[in-house]
Amino acid sequence: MILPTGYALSAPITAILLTGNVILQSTTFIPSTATTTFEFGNGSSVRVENPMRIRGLPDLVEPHFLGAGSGGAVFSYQRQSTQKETEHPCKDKVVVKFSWLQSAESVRNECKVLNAMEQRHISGIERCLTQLENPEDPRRTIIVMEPVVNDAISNLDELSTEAALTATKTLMTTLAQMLVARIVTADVQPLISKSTGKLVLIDMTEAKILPEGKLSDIDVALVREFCSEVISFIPDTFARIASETFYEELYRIEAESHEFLDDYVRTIIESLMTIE
Ligand SMILES: Nc1ncnc2c1ncn2[C@@H]1O[C@H](COP(=O)(O)OP(=O)(O)OP(=O)(O)O)[C@@H](O)[C@H]1O
Repeated sequence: MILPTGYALSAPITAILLTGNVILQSTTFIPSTATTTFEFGNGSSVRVENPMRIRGLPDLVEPHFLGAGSGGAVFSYQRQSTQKETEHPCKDKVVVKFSWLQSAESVRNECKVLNAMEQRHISGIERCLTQLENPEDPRRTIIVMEPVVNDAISNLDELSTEAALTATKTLMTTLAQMLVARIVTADVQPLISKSTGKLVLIDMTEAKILPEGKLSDIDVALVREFCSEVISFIPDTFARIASETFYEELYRIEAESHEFLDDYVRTIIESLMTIE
């Protein structure tokens, strides 16, 4: 077991135990006004400051460990200067992803793609507020995003019918918007609030903005993988509503922006969304 170091002695011990990148056990208490170093099973460490000061943002306080993967370690922080909204406490929170050394480029890519998606007004995704060098090692990066999804699950089958419907519609709307914007990812990870069905697609580390013009065979394969992954999250009972939502959004975008779905992509999506 690897324990974080750098605690005030009186602070309760927080332990994070990782085997490879799989979290086996974690607690998230981090003392106030302290720097806590988390050591991970892949040999990387992350220094978590409380408060964390980033130019252009209010002080970030109350870090909580959310999870870790191949991209890095992810924490939520509270924005200090805003008043806490008790009804929507997540609105005041941000997500801070500390990359590993070997994943720095993909985490920079995540912020770049999220910025491009924000410019295209794509919904159902995170917003990247800033990207900075990690003071521990400037070759590593830190990105700050929002929103934090509370009581999150990744499977629509675990939701109430109403919440699953909301999540389905968001997912298909986002799919249409991303495809027209020629942005795809092979690693689709929805986080869905169990209570509301509010869905956010996280982890754009592997996302790609496809070049204009004819798609290469590799990109066609990537589009196919992206579309099938998204559709695999939809419960069978929602297949029709999913298809209707997708085409409604597609026609809306095409009518308003005069940007059109690539013909290959159209064929792929049609073949995947055929409803008997
Ligand atoms: N916005 C968020 N709200 C709540 N939890 C989040 C959020 N973003 C990430 N997490 C948690 O942190 C974990 C790691 O995040 P993410 O998948 O983005 O990291 P990664 O290292 O790039 O992962 P991967 O190995 O899949 O590439 C997620 O599985 C999730 O549990």
